[in-house]
Amino acid sequence: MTRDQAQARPPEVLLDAPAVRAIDERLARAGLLELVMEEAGRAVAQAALSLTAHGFATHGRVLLLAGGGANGGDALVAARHLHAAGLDVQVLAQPSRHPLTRANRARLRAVGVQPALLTPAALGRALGLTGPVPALVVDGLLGTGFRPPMRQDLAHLVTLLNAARDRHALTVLAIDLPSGLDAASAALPDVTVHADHTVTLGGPKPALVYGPAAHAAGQVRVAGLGVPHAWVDAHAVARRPHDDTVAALLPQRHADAHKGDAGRVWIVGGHAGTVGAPVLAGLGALRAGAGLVTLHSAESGVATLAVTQAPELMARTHHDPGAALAAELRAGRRPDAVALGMGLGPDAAHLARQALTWQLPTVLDADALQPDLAGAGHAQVIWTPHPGEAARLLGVTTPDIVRDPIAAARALQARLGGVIVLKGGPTTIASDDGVNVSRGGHPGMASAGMGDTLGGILAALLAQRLPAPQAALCGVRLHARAGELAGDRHGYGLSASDLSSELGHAWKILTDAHPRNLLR
Ligand SMILES: NC(=O)C1=CN([C@@H]2O[C@H](COP(=O)(O)OP(=O)(O)OC[C@H]3O[C@@H](n4cnc5c(N)ncnc54)[C@H](O)[C@@H]3O)[C@@H](O)[C@H]2O)[C@H](O)CC1
Repeated sequence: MTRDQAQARPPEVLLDAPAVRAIDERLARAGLLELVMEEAGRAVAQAALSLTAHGFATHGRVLLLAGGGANGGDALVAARHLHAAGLDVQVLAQPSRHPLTRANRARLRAVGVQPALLTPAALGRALGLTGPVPALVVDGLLGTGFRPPMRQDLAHLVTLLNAARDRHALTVLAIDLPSGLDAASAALPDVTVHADHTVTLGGPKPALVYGPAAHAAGQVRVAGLGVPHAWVDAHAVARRPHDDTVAALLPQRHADAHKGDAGRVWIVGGHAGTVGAPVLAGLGALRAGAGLVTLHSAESGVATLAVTQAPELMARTHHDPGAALAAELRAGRRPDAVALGMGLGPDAAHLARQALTWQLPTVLDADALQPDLAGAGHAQVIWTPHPGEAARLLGVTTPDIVRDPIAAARALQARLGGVIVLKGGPTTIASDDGVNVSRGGHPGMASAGMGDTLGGILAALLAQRLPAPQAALCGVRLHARAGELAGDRHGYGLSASDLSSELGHAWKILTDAHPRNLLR
């Protein structure tokens, strides 16, 4: 690890149910589990208080729903803190055999709050069917211990809650994750609590960052719980690096920089009808700092378009791109990185196989992403599938990929090696270093050409000597940050060109906000 990396904050981690169980066991062995539940309940109470302070729930009763497990225990602790803060709390609880949950029920009684049994009738009354509605409902029914499908009695309660939320515009705050979500899955089950806010404990669950499950969570805040980072990190299913980590990895350039040192990129792509793809990749590469970008294509329309769109791009048309590029290499004209596949069409598989023998840092995209390339890659290859391409590579369906992008990215990495950039909102990056999930982005980025631009950015960073895992982290975050800036400027619908033109600004914002060594 470099000094710059050492200065960065530890990344946020993503936790699934087995991870939470393993951490709990470690906490229990250390005699800390009870303290951590107290911390969790306090964090939930804090969030509830801040909601009331911000006017979401300005007055009235806070209704807390406690299930039988530790999630319910968190709700009971929260109820005690809210009662201590002077709020009017009402608690409906399921019976529990969990020792800490039972202990916290007793503590709640000891301070004068008597939980009532959670039944459909009690819930209906508490939700305002026959009286005033609560100002805030806290969902502590099910957390990471939930095993789908949901039992019928509980499903009935969740349906009642959702209906009341819709009818009375109730504010719902979920503990750890909305009840009914499977922590590891991006799927949104039919019966799930729909929350406006979620306080997630120890680290976000995959269900809270990937859609459509994440749509049920509302605004998510993370409560750290004071568990040692190393304990949490050891069990994490993925990391979500902060921007200071990314900024510390970005290449730096000195004032005497020369275009020949700034990275030479070849973009190999384009076919009749898709001549724009390599041009967009070229623009991305230029804006991400590549010194010299050359487009290579069998389709002459690529060069024509490049001249009008960006005269800074060099473009060459080859009758046989494979033979022409091999001749370039034999003549000693080696690029620092290659991006191949953007709009390339049927030649892509054969050219990709050839490019992999060059042992150059390489980005493979679109038509170049073929299952029979498994085993032909190397450590400096970045594969950039979207879910449909990932499904083709793994021989599964697109919904299989979308349901669990972390597992999909891992499986792709095991099969193909190098680095996988599984595109989406968010993008999932898998390498030998583990899995990272990107931050940020903008819904307007769901438009044609965004992936081509990303391919160009990644190639530019590889050409500037970033190892593939770091190039992937930086490139994906730069792309997302530029998308955010383009969203600020253009609003809803974004084009890849809008995004490219924000890349320099995105880079500057990331590095200005996180200066890494002022003495350098
Ligand atoms: N390290 C941490 O992050 C901590 C998290 N905490 C909280 O603990 C829960 C997980 O607690 P656990 O007891 O394992 O499970 P749950 O409370 O989520 O659920 C158990 C509860 O649910 C019932 N149940 C399970 N499946 C179903 C089903 N299909 N239908 C109906 N009911 C079901 C089961 O019978 C139990 O009663 C985590 O989310 C955090 O909130 C700790 O507080 C501190 C450390």
